[in-house]
Amino acid sequence: MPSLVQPLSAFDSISASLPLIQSEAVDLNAAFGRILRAPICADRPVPPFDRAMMDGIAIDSTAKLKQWKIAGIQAAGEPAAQLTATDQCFEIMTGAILPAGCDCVIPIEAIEIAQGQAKLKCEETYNRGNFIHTTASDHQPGSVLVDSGSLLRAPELSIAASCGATQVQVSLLPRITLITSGDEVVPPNQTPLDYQIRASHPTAIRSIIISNQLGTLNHLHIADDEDATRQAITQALDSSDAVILTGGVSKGKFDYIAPILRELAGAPLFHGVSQRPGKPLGYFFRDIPIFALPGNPLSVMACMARYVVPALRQMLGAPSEICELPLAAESKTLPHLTHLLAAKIENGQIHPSAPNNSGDYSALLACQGVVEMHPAETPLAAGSRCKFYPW
Ligand SMILES: Nc1nc2c(c(=O)[nH]1)N[C@H]1C(S)=C(S)[C@@H](COP(=O)(O)OP(=O)(O)OC[C@H]3O[C@@H](n4cnc5c(N)ncnc54)[C@H](O)[C@@H]3O)O[C@H]1N2
Ligand code: MOO
Repeated sequence: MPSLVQPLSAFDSISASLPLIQSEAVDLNAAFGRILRAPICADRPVPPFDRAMMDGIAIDSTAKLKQWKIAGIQAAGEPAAQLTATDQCFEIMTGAILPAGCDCVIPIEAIEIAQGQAKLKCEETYNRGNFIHTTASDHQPGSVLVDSGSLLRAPELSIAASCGATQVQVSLLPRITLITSGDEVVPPNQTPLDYQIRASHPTAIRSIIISNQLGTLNHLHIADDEDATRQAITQALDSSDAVILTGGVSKGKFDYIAPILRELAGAPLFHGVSQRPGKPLGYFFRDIPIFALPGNPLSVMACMARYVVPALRQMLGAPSEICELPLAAESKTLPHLTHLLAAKIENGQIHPSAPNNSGDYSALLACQGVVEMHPAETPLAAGSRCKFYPW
């Protein structure tokens, strides 16, 4: 393994190599959680007509009257009526278009209606424009309402629906191939022998990918075997938009992954990062990004949060979710390595969860990502601001 690179320059190398994934049109109802790639623009003025904001009466305010004869009803969903005399009014419903000749809505609570007349209660006043949501007062036609790069959730999708955007252009979901490795690893539904363990990485990685809608995941497990490794990687490179491998990247005699990646994809952009956990992390690129994660469970989670999730977000054109928050309590640092600790966010503060070692996955419980602490000789004081990378 060549000399270690700093986490920041490791991510910079990844970032500089990444292609932007193509986009596709999808139905509005299938677009939740996807990343918008063409802006959604107002197809009409917003609001499209002078809209009554209250149930009440619509009047012409210029005559300054206190009583009006009810000329009819202006219901929502009906074309605009026409006021023909200033001493007349229309009963109007919220959402209705303002009748022509009217310039003010008085809410029902401010009037008394009897014998075909609406009368202003004595303490009430009104002004021109009251309770009218004026045409185009929010947006002109053609203005961008939802920017490209937005994550589509309820607010964005409801705006799209209101603009008649029944199809939206979104980033394709990258086809991600996960290759896990190790002769000691058996599927969770199998009873392990004394020297075996159950696989946890596929479940962890699938959860991260699916919960963030970062792609579709195809998983295969390979034995510590050179030919099987070569075959699996060759196949993955031909059929994926990104490849994630776990295990087999340190210095063991059966750690075939890095040499075979080198053979198939050329020299890594880096192999070895000045961090714990996740020191043996490797990154290769052959048309698509290839992440070789160290096999320890905490390394997998830390590298997913710190590198893979931000990289996949970048490929999707999605907004970053990395944030900077204060530490809730004093926290241990490492003198020479960046410390990536699983952590929870509570009340806007980072609560790191210190593991016994990078195989101690119980330390991950309820954590939402990792906090990055730069190398230091002394602990970081409570309140120190650190970057938090969610998974
Ligand atoms: N001589 C050295 N040895 C090691 C070094 C080193 O620098 N010099 N680095 C250590 C560090 S740090 C790490 S991290 C590990 C990473 O090694 P590998 O990427 O080769 O990972 P493996 O040895 O294959 O596995 C590590 C650990 O994780 C378990 N594992 C693997 N796959 C799964 C899975 N799918 N689900 C759950 N657990 C899994 C595996 O059984 C091992 O216990 O290397 C150190 N060694
Ligand atoms: O860096 Mo390893 O990832 O300590 O466990």
